[in-house]
Amino acid sequence: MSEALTTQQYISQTAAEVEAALKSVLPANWDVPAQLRESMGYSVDAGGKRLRPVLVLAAAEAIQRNPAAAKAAMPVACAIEMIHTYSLIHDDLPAMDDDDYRRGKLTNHKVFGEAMAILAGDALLTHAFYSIVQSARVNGVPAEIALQIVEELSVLAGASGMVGGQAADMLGEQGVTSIEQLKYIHQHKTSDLIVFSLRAGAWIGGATAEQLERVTEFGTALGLAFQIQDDILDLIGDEAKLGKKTNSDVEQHKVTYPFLIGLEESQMEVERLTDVAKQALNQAELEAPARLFGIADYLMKRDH
Ligand SMILES: CC(C)=CCC/C(C)=C/COP(=O)(O)OP(=O)(O)O
Ligand SMILES: C=C(C)CCOP(=O)(O)OP(=O)(O)O
Repeated sequence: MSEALTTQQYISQTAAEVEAALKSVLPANWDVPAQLRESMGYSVDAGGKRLRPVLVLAAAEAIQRNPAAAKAAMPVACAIEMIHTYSLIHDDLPAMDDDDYRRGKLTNHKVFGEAMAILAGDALLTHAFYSIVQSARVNGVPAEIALQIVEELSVLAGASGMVGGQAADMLGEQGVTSIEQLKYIHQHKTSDLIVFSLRAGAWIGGATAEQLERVTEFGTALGLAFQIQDDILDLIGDEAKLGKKTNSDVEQHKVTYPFLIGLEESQMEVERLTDVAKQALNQAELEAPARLFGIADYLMKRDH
């Protein structure tokens, strides 16, 4: 991909490639109950920044040890977008955040009902693992690496990863949460999928153990900054740009970084964590890290 593209152009172009790939991963004529297929497609096709799949592909390209890495990584990029989309569908349910809008559209359960929204999430989660297997069967990812990626996704998206973070978030709504507890929630509910995306891309790209370590540190700090920025945007963001309602954290009595340390301190924390992330990325000594540095800066300044 041309280096002349700005970060924003790179993200839009890569997101469009991911969207095209998702169309074949989730075929329109799939022989499954029509309502279920429609409900899955409704949320997957609704857009979003496609940050996680873009990170898979950018990390795969940054290593520069496997020229076919980005193509080989596409099914994994689709998998993480399916996992992320399932998590948003379930997060919006009345039993969780009870939100009406997501990605600029009515939430899944508002259109298809709660039962179909739960099942669409379940099906996307399950299909993500199928897609990773296809990266080995069809796209040439070595089986040992696909196995490693399945293992990491099981951990980082599961009880000790994203689901655990979401559970702690739900429980935290009921009591005062310290900054340490909040960090735990953010790291698991948000950073873990970001860490997964970067590590999966790096594995396929042929990263060394040392590079994988540093990339993990990059993702951990970047993910925490990303979630704090999400909390900031919930307070001061524009609903039209965000495609979801603002002030929902306050309405749900959620303990957030702005709630605990104030808005300005939170903004400074996003900048500090972005610096920490970039230092780790520097230490990774990747062959072509420019895209990842660009994405880190872009995310720090994002307004949606
Ligand atoms: C297992 C599940 C359901 C995981 C959900 C994980 C997650 C990151 C939800 C969105 O967080 P948020 O509520 O802070 O973000 P938003 O403002 O987009 O709703
Ligand atoms: C982890 C968080 C903050 C939930 C929203 O994630 P994104 O902001 O990446 O949502 P989309 O762009 O994919 O809709």
